Amino acid sequence: MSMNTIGFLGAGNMAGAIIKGLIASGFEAKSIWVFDRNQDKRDGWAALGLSIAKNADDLVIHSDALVLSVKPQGLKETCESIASAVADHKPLILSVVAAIPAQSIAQWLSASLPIIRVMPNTPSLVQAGASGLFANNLCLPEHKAFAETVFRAVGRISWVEDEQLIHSVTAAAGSAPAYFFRFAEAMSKTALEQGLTEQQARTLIGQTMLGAAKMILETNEDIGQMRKNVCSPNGTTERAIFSFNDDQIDTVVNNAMKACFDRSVELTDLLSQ
Ligand SMILES: NC(=O)C1=CN([C@@H]2O[C@H](COP(=O)(O)OP(=O)(O)OC[C@H]3O[C@@H](n4cnc5c(N)ncnc54)[C@H](O)[C@@H]3O)[C@@H](O)[C@H]2O)C=CC1
Ligand SMILES: O=C(O)[C@@H]1CCC=N1
Repeated sequence: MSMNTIGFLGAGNMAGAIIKGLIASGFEAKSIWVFDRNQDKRDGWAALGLSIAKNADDLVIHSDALVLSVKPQGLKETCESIASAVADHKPLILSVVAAIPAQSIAQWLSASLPIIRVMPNTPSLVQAGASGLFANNLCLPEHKAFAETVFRAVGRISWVEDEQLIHSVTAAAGSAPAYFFRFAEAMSKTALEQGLTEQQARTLIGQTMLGAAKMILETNEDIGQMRKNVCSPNGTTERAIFSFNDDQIDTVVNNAMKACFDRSVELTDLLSQ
């Protein structure tokens, strides 16, 4: 099995982040194929040197691995439209689509195929993505190795053995950049009120998030201990943390992650038939 080309069916925000991350990490643009039904998007990708398929079937024919990257609501129709090209060409199927089980994809493609579900996130754009992966039982080690090559090129990966855990990956990583952007938006607003300029706030807050993230990933220190190390007794940080605790930060975060998880389960129930 040789894996030389990768195709993206639907090249919007998420596929775009992966594609740009892959190019930045040295993947040859011409080996990346895309088909998006939006002409402007196709033109934009062509300008970056990617190979543009004439239509979805043409994409399948040119792809050793095919990434399904349309919205969950459109996946059934999309899969059914490419079923015969997939049956003929048999690309490795990688799906980044939230909530849709591998079994539904196989059924809509009318085929028993190796399918890898991936829940990536948009920091893949800057090669700092986090992707959870699940392989169905038809995947061989070389299929998993190929998926690892792609998603390691744009960040860190973690395999899950139980497909249900993709819901948890969605709550902890796929959707999670938005939580941190939301937190940064709130911090920036206050920093401006406290006299910093927008650019100063962006630099200081962004770098602080990056620094805290690097400490989590690159040291073995307990996260709670790292938080305590910032808090001088009766100092400034302690007051901020007391304020978060008084405002029930654990409940706020728990509610948000549960809402995310529950919506993922709900979408599965609504869309997987
Ligand atoms: N945006 C994110 O942060 C993440 C998104 N995902 C998943 O990625 C998938 C795509 O999401 P986004 O990129 O955010 O959406 P998007 O709307 O930005 O991109 C979807 C693209 O698919 C194209 N498209 C739709 N139907 C098509 C068809 N039949 N043939 C060709 N192109 C078609 C659209 O024109 C659009 O450009 C979703 O299933 C989502 O659950 C997963 C993880 C993170
Ligand atoms: O919001 C969504 O449904 C998609 C899936 C994970 C991130 N974005």
